[in-house]
Amino acid sequence: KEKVEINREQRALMKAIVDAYNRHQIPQDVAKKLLQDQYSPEENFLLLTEMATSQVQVLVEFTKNIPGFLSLDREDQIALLKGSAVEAMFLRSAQVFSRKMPTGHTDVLEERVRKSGIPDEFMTPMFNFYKSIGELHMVQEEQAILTAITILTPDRPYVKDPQAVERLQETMLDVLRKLCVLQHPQEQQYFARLLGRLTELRTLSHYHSEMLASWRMNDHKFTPLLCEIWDVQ
Ligand SMILES: O=C1N(Cc2ccc(-c3nnn[nH]3)cc2)c2ccc(Br)cc2C12CCN(S(=O)(=O)c1cccs1)CC2
Repeated sequence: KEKVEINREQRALMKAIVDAYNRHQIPQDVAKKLLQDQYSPEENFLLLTEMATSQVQVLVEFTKNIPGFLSLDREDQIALLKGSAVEAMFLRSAQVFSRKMPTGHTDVLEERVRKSGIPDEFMTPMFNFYKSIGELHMVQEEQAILTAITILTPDRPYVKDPQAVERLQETMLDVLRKLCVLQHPQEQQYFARLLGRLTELRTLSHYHSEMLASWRMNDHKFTPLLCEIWDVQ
């Protein structure tokens, strides 16, 4: 069995990513609002929109702190952010959601999401995803690096230099692979299972664009930032 060890450079890379991941969080007042009293579906939707807007802001800050990201071509930086925004938001939402929240909080939040005008045929895969993320019991390093890997996906639309993105992503994948072996020595295929979640994320992202189309129909309002990053209106 090869001796797996994370070298000094990889440890520094991991620390930078985890610090960025933890430093940028949704302001708790936004998430707390969801826990307050009963709202109508429209009010719930507005709260989720407010939270999604805040999540995008957090995502942009996190991304800027991924080592190497800012040395990519400027237009490719935008293409990566736009191409991964939904997936990164769902991944982070699932990670936050599956974290130990004070008793009852998750159920209340789950209830709010269920009563927010999201059609059931999208709600099911969404909740299956967050349950499947929860079952993985990822440590925070794995969560942060997996999010960085999602953002550094070379085959997003309009990326001009995918090789440059691939080089960065490969560095992350190597660290994540070692981390999985060290953190989950019993589970041979843990790393493969993590990457399998990224495939599930792409499916969710397709559902999301269909939802957007239906929401636009019954004129749900989004914030300028979400319109910009989700290409709506
Ligand atoms: O809102 C969600 N939630 C609840 C949620 C998310 C994050 C935090 C949080 N707290 N602190 N940091 N993050 C709390 C509750 C959640 C949970 C699991 C999955 Br999978 C996904 C979601 C969405 C993501 C956004 N969509 S959305 O379709 O893009 C949409 C936008 C506008 C209106 S609907 C809805 C589902």
